[in-house]
Amino acid sequence: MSADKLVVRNLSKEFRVGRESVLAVDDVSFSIAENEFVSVVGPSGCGKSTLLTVAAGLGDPTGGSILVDGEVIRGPGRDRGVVFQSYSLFPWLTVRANIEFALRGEKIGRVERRLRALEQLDVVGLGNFADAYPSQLSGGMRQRVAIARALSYRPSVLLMDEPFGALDALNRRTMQELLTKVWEDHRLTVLFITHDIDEAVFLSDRVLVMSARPGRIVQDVPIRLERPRRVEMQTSEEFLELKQHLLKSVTSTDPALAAGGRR
Ligand SMILES: Nc1ncnc2c1ncn2[C@@H]1O[C@H](COP(=O)(O)OP(=O)(O)OP(=O)(O)O)[C@@H](O)[C@H]1O
Repeated sequence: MSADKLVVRNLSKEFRVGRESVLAVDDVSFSIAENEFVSVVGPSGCGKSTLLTVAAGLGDPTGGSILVDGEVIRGPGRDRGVVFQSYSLFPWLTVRANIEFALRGEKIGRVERRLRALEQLDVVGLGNFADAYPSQLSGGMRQRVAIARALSYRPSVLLMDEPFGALDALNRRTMQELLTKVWEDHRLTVLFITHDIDEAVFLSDRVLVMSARPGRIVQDVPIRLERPRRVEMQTSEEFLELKQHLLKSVTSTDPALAAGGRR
């Protein structure tokens, strides 16, 4: 078993809203081994994004800590690439320039920045779109650029928060296939947040289930489907069993869903 790359240790996060306080994440602990792909699923509002935001260094924990390579994180850093649901590309820059811009803090020259941008665009299948502007691309293509940008500074951990949440079903499936291929080729350590249980099973080595708020980890389910993963696997008995198990687990943790109510 390889070493732990990312360790979440007794993490809690409380928000103050006026006089009220909202406990979003409550004493969450887990580890992700190097090169492991771990997804977190759970009912809406259970604290998944909060967890990722703290891991990205964009919010301080109220209690506990997150470590990458044994170092407590204290803010955003280039050891972590982050991809959110919204692509956040600069519309006035070309695809290549968007990535080069992200690399401006690296101690590398212009030529190296350009080469890295082109290399990562190739990885996500957009080698021919380097000079296009974001407005000329589909949602799926923009999200590919966001992934290429996150990979361009060679982070040791990739943090993804519902990255395909805004895409239609077809684009979403294409992106899942692309991501699994990129992961299988490059073996990254990934923390992936999603609502979509099929997506979590298809992509992951492990799926963590969070309870309804305050979010706690209630299950840690290994996904032992063979790799490389193929779309056809989604109809296999093993896949469907895992999906059923996770669905049940998420539903039972959410009082509104368990009661058959709509949110
Ligand atoms: N900045 C904030 N200020 C106050 N409350 C917040 C803030 N961010 C999140 N919350 C609250 O913390 C809880 C967890 O939110 P979070 O966005 O992490 O959940 P989530 O599981 O990602 O939800 P979803 O699946 O719907 O995206 C929610 O009750 C939310 O309203």
